[in-house]
Amino acid sequence: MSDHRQGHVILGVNVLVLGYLPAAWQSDRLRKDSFVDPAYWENIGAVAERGTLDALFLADAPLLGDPAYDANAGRLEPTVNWSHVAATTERIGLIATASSTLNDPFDLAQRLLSLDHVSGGRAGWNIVTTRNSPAAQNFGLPDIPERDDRYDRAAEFVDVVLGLWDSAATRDVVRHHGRFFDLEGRLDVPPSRQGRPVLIQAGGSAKGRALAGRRAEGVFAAELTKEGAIEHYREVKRHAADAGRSPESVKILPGLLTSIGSTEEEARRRSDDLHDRGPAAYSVQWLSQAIGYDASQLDLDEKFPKEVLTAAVDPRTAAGSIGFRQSIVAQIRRTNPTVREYLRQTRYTGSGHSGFAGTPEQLVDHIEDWYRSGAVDGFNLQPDVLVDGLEVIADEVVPLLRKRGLFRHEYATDTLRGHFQAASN
Ligand SMILES: Cc1cc2nc3c(=O)[nH]c(=O)nc-3n(C[C@H](O)[C@H](O)[C@H](O)COP(=O)(O)O)c2cc1C
Repeated sequence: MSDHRQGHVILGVNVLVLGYLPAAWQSDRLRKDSFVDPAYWENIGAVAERGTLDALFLADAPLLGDPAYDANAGRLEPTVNWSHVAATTERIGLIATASSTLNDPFDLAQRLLSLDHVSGGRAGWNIVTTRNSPAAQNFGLPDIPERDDRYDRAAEFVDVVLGLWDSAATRDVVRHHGRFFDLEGRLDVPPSRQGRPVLIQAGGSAKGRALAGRRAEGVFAAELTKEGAIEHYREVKRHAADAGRSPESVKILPGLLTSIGSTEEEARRRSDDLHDRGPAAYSVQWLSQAIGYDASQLDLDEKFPKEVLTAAVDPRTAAGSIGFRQSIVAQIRRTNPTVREYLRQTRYTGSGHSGFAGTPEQLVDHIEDWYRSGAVDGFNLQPDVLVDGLEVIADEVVPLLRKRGLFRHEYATDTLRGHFQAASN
């Protein structure tokens, strides 16, 4: 893709509660209950809106996270959390993650369309199938179902939810007798200002990408390298075209961990300080759960063993996320580091999600490069510490993007779907 891309990038923020890095809670601007404090969330909404950002994302894997690799073990349920922020904001999109494996389609259709009403048409649903066994056990399942079954269920789940949302307008009875769901009924919530919530998909395996192309309007991707991002971008857009949709109707938004400073050295110091104040084994534990292999057994001063990188991944049974694993293995193959070097470099380049440590100007260069290369339609930014990292994005990064004609100066739309459609074409 070239410099001739019109329009502007899409900027979401994956809030991850207090920040992407585990030591975020130690910020002197936070209290120990900030993550459940409505005033904290009101401030996040206000800062995001000040920066005319597109949307706030909130992850959710319905379980108490493992602090060994989950930077935010506890959180509020996303639709409830966003209902409060909807009342104190006017334009920012509010995207709630909800699992198609651990929910019921009627309940979720009702809850998400209700959020769309109370937010005035700014709701989105980040569709995940959930990979965590403990989350499954919270719902009485012995284990998380195999990936293929999860995605078959997700595909049917999304179709039932869309059918229920359509029934809100047509008043027709939804009659669905499928492999996973059997129902006859109509939704009790009318269409919202934007009709229905925006659909986002997260999960980078082949089935995840196919679901995204068929139904999603946004993809929360995990891509460490620009080459991997371009390939993901093209594959999802191809699936959209195969489904008779415009490739422009689905926007690809990889996550990007951001540590920003007034100089690159200051940014790296900030990142090092946060990593050093986090759990010592965090990077190894995160890597292990992302690639489905216990990296703590590896010799830190040796290269990654071939069998770790070439292990055949059976999409039906592979633990973790194939999307994250592919992205990490591609990065390791590209730089061929020792385990220690990989863990060190990923402080600044990200592990699973790509990362950035530098100045606002350098971040805008990075955003423009990936955007103009046809690797992204925007990013889901993930500040290392949200409460101050988001302010730098709103007050220093956004003005630079505007100067380059890469971002809106003010909101021209007031629904989430409107924001997405007003962006790049
Ligand atoms: C960028 C990204 C974000 C994700 N966020 C969540 C989440 O918030 N909650 C969750 O249960 N799963 C989340 N997942 C994992 C999904 O549940 C995914 O369906 C599952 O891990 C299978 O992923 P795969 O298609 O990459 O193999 C995420 C995955 C990716 C790639």
